Amino acid sequence: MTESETLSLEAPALPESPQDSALAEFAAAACRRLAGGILGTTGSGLRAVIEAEVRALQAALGDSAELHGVAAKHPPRFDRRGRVQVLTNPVMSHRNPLAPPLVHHHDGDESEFRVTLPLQYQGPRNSLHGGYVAVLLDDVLWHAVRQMAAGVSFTRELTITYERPVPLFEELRIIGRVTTIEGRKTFAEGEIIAGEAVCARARGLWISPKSSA
Ligand SMILES: CCCCCCCCCC(=O)SCCNC(=O)CCNC(=O)[C@H](O)C(C)(C)COP(=O)(O)OP(=O)(O)OC[C@H]1O[C@@H](n2cnc3c(N)ncnc32)[C@H](O)[C@@H]1OP(=O)(O)O
Repeated sequence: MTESETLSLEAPALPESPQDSALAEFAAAACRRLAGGILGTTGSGLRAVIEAEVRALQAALGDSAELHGVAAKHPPRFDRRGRVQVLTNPVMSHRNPLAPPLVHHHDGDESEFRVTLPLQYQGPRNSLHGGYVAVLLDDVLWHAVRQMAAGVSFTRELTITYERPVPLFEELRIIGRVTTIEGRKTFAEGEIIAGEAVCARARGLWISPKSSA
């Protein structure tokens, strides 16, 4: 995958400094903490969470020294016309508060995310929402496909089997691998593992449009 394939094409045309990029990721991290705190605290605890994040953001805005030495993990790229392009992906982007902080790596034909998910991803009590189970598996399988197949492919079919609840608050391994490539079609499968337990499985088909194959 090249980063430009996951960049927004609608990004703002204004220039952006490395400090702006670091500030954006700092603000995204504050938004994530706020989301968890707003859901997980009440009363004076809630007020304390909000106050702490507002103070941190004000400090970072007022004095870039607060961010001194902090490099953005996903700084924007610039297209040939000099326009800023921002990585927007709601699973991978450090700048998107919807995306949880995860570690991603490829090994051979496998792609893997490691992540611990907080309260804002909850469906059943203490468990991951089933729709987000599918989101994570879709994305990790897409990355496996991107490594192995020519061109950029899009999810055509995705089947999820929910074997047991996916826990929040503990590290998950989310794994995708390619099983078969037939021309423009790539079949892949994967799973979400907590501890030693497979909680959900996925299999699906990714197709590269004729123009990109
Ligand atoms: C820049 C990208 C950044 C991505 C970031 C990560 C994203 C994570 C992954 C995603 O979520 S992608 C977003 C969700 N997916 C989409 O929005 C895709 C919407 N669907 C499409 O755009 C088109 O359906 C698609 C490009 C996938 C395929 O269109 P085509 O017109 O090229 O497919 P076509 O109908 O010609 O089928 C191609 C071949 O597959 C076969 N086929 C289709 N469905 C099948 C099926 N279910 N099983 C087996 N074969 C199948 C079909 O018969 C045909 O076989 P032949 O080549 O032999 O004629």
